Amino acid sequence: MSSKPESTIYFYAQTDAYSEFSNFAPYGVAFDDLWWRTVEHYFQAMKFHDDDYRERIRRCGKPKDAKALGMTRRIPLRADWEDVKDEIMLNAVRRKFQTHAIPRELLISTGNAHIAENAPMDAYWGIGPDGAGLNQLGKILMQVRMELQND
Ligand SMILES: Nc1nc(O)c(N)c(N[C@@H]2O[C@H](COP(=O)(O)O)[C@@H](O)[C@H]2O)n1
Repeated sequence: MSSKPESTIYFYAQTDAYSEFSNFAPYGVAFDDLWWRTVEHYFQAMKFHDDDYRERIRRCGKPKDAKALGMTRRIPLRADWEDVKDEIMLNAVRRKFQTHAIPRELLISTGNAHIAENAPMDAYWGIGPDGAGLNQLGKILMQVRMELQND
C-alpha cells in the first residue's frame, strides 16, 4: 500500500525548479535507431503517419518548434491519436528517465510527493488554468518513478 503524499512538486518552465521533468527539457530519447532531441520532439512527431513530416519535426531545433509543428492540421493527424497518445507519452517519458541519470535521480529523490505539471493552458497533460486538470503527465511521471523505485 502506498502512503499519502506529503507534498506536491510543480514543474513547467525551463527556468523553474524541477524543469528536468518537463518534456521540453534537453534529454533526448532513442527509438528505432533514431535520436530525438527531447521527449516533446518525439511525442509531437508521433501524431503523424507522414514520414517526411515526422522527420521535419525530429530535425527542428527547439521543443517549442516541435510543438508548433505538431499543432498543424495541414498534415492529417493520425486517426487513432486519441487512443494511442497516453501510451506513446508513457513510453517516451519512461525512455527518458531510463536513459539519463540526472533526471532519474531527481525523480527518485521526490519520494512519494505528488507531481503536477503546472501548465496553465493544458488541462489534459497538466493541471490547467484552475489547477483541476487531469495532470496526465504528472501521473505518468509518478508511474515511472514507482517503476524506478522498484527496480
Ligand atoms: N507550450 C508548452 N510549453 C511548455 O513548456 C510545456 N511543458 C508544454 N506542455 C507540453 O505540451 C505537450 C502536449 O502537447 P499537445 O497539446 O498534446 O500537442 C506535452 O508534452 C506537455 O507536457 N507546453
